[in-house]
Amino acid sequence: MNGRIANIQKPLRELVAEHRKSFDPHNPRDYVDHYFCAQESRINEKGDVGTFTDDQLIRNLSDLYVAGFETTTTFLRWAMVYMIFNPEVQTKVQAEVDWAVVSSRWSAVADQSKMPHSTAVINEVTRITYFVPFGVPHCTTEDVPFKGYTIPKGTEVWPLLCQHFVSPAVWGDADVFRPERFLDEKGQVIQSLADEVQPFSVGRRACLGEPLAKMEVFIFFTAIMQHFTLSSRTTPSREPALASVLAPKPFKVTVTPPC
Ligand code: HEM
Repeated sequence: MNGRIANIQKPLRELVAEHRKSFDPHNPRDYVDHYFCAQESRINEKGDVGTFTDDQLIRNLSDLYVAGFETTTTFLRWAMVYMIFNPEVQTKVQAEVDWAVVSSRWSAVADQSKMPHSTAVINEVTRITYFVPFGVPHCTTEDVPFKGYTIPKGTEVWPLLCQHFVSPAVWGDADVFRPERFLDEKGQVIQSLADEVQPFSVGRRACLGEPLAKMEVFIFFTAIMQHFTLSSRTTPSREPALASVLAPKPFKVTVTPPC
């Protein structure tokens, strides 16, 4: 584990060193530069960096990288698996992308309002795979009354996000991959139902990267559909491999230009 963390941190340390060389406090370019600015303010006010150390910066960057990379790439791998299993859904997404996006450019977030079917597919892949099943554990800071019980102060609490995603009471045929469940009779997304899919959790500590993640999965998924048709000579497994997230087991995919 320590070796893997060191592997992630090595390029981040190089990136921070590069930033340090070209840092201009009047023109911060990104998160790293803003962190340097915070370090400088703290030194000016209190004479030291306090908790704004370079090591802390590397840890913050690793957190963003791990939390942001593993999750979004896992979504994309599941989306590929479900497109392989559901070629008719894939064809519909491709038709919608072709219609909504001028072929010479990549799809953009602004296109999403014209692409309800693709949005429904993204919602359904997220729902049925519930690849972040438990969220992140939290700890009660005081006794919490809950439905007639008391959760004592200091209890570790794991939110079971996936429970809602597969509840027949909410979805009916919850085990079935059916993106149309998110569309009304005019083919528009039923927002109240889409809002039931909250893979980012809720509350003050909900996922920091939610807006970015939503943009990423939409842009990458629709760009893949715009440029490729996915199939496989073998049958991918729908059973997840248990890791930090529920990821698909390795599978083979044949990638061809769309007809
Ligand atoms: C589809 C993609 C993603 C999913 C499903 C997801 C899901 C989650 C969940 C369930 C949590 C726990 C929330 C809680 O504790 O209540 C979380 C936390 C977090 N996520 Fe994401 N995430 C995704 C993408 C990202 C991205 C792209 C970033 C940043 C680049 C990111 C950064 C974080 C951070 C920093 C936290 C901790 C927030 C805190 O404790 O205050 N995530 N995410």
